[in-house]
Amino acid sequence: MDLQRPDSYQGGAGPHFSEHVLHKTILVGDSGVGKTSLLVQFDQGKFIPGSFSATVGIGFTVMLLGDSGVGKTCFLIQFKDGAFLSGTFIATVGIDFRNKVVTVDGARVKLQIWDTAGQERFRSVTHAYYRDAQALLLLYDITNQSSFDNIRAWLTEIHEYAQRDVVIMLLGNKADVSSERVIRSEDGETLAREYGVPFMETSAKTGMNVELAFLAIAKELKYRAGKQPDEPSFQIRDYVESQKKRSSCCSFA
Ligand SMILES: Nc1nc2c(ncn2[C@@H]2O[C@H](COP(=O)(O)OP(=O)(O)OP(=O)(O)O)[C@@H](O)[C@H]2O)c(=O)[nH]1
Repeated sequence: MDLQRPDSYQGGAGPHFSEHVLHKTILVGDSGVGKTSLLVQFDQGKFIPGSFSATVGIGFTVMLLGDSGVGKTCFLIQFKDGAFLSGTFIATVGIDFRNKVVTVDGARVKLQIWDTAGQERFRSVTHAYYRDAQALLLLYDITNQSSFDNIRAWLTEIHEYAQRDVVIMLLGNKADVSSERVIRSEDGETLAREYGVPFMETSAKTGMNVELAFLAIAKELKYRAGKQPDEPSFQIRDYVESQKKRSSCCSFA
């Protein structure tokens, strides 16, 4: 069943957050026995009457990575709720989860999206999750040079901890802030080409290319999961190139 509410997990606060407290529990049983209601009762301490929609069969895990402050949480909220979180920046603690169902070529696909803390002190926590992710969205901030310079280090970590065939996409976020841009779009493109990954500039504020990033990932994962012999091959980089919107000097005030 699909909960409309996020099933979130915030690790214990502060630098003493320990890997030892991470547990996974899987609820199994026939459809309708009450798995989702049990989870809601545990999470929120109440029973919500009415029916949740049946959980979709096909699901993938997508992880958001990148330096602290590049906009990972805002990117996820924009995708999930269509809203932008402005104002005071509150750094993510540990890891947080959200679910969203998207429709890909007529099929419902559930994405479980893990928003990770970019701060160095949570690195050992997030490492524990890499191997379960099927796709990674790696973000930098086009107004922040070091967030771009650190992308190579992030890719090294990914190489070390993630599945070998994980789908990776590089995203240059905050494309709406053209006056403070320090990373040219071409630099992002060149880096992405070097690593053979698709690339887009995005804005969690305006929503530019946010949905496209997740949809492209969902399409690629669905294609890999259920490739039919007569199905035309899907190339995520070509798809992204054909669909992406480019930021221009004057489109975002
Ligand atoms: N203008 C603009 N600001 C953004 C955008 N995305 C995020 N921000 C701002 O950047 C700051 C950091 O955003 P977050 O989403 O919290 O960053 P994060 O990557 O999740 O940070 P950590 O949780 O520490 O890893 C916030 O003040 C946001 O309002 C964007 O696309 N455009």
